[in-house]
Amino acid sequence: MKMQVECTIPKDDGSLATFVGFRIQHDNARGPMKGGIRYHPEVEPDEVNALAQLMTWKTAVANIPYGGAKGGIGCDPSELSVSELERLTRVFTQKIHDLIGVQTDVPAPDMGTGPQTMAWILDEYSKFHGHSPAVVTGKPIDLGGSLGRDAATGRGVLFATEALLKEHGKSVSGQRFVIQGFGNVGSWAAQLISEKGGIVVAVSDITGAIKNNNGLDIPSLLKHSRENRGVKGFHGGDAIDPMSILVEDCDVLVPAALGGVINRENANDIKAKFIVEAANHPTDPEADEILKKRGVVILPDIFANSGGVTVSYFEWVQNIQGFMWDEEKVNNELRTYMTKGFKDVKDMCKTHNCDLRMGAFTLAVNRVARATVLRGWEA
Ligand SMILES: NC(=O)C1=CN([C@@H]2O[C@H](COP(=O)(O)OP(=O)(O)OC[C@H]3O[C@@H](n4cnc5c(N)ncnc54)[C@H](O)[C@@H]3O)[C@@H](O)[C@H]2O)C=CC1
Ligand SMILES: O=C(O)CCC(=O)C(=O)O
Repeated sequence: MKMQVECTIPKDDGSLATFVGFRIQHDNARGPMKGGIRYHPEVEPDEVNALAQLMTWKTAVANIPYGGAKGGIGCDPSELSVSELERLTRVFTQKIHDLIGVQTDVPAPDMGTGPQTMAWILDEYSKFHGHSPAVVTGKPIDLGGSLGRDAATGRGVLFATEALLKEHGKSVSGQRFVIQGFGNVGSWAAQLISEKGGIVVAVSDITGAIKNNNGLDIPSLLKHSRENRGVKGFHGGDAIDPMSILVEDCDVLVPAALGGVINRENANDIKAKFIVEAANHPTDPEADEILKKRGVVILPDIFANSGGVTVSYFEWVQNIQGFMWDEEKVNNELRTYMTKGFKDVKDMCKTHNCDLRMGAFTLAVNRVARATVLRGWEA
């Protein structure tokens, strides 16, 4: 099911503005559809559709009982006031409320959205269907959100990286990291990686890029970024060209912003030995081939960033149980799921003598296919 809706809202100056929003559902053989809602100027139906498909494979790799969906609104959230964002989110929810639901399709945050967006969706949805905390995940804790969800995608990236490096006889400690994107995923990944002794030598976001060969002081960078709405102007490193961030010298490259950033233009110049795909679809197929030939090991998005949706699942379970887990339990369960996920992907790679991306997709497609056949849906 693909829904495209026009959302017209009054701006703060009294003028009217119309934005186009989407919710695209891909598959529900394994359970309710699940996936984030993105607010970004480049949101368009083909990309949302591709991201919805990725969610189907991601939830299958994570082995959580969901299918895949994705949504978004073509807008620049940095140019809208909080009250304009609230009006836009409420109008969007009014238009899609019959499509989403606790047992049908459960949205969550993605780029440009966060707990406050989920709170508005929950409130608007509940006007039509009664109080329904489990209709969205990534909510504020006071509205039934899970402890640990905010950090979950970044923490999952850490657990995934630890599993990958262990396989290669290494640990996070002492490895040099470059991270593109310093939003929810990138900033949590940077923080947790540096707490484990990883040396984060360069970071970028939409405002700029910053580098320090001795390692950036991540707590200070976080403070600076919060106070200045970006990494630009941070004095604990040198400003570099944001376009060069992906080809900076490092052991592990972590793209944690947009899709398609690793492509044939830069794939030959990438210095990292490992790429951990924290963003969705950061590597295009041509670059994937080039990097494979060059021996660069890529941990694919559908496993590497699955920590977010896994803790979203824990949040949904807690809402349905009406019982709140402590943060230690959430983080321990997440580690268990990520460790098992890595083992399942590696087993598939061994069976089919293939790389990690092919192993992850084979695992996912097999799981979805089995559910489809068992339900009697095969053509
Ligand atoms: N939030 C979540 O739980 C999950 C997010 N993801 C993916 O992770 C990626 C990042 O998402 P979030 O951190 O949630 O978004 P966010 O909106 O919190 O942060 C996005 C970051 O990317 C930066 N950015 C945007 N355009 C950029 C550019 N051209 N160059 C460099 N940096 C740029 C922004 O400045 C910001 O730092 C996306 O691909 C998203 O789909 C994947 C799984 C779960
Ligand atoms: O937490 C979720 O339900 C989905 C997060 C998401 O959109 C993603 O993993 O790309």
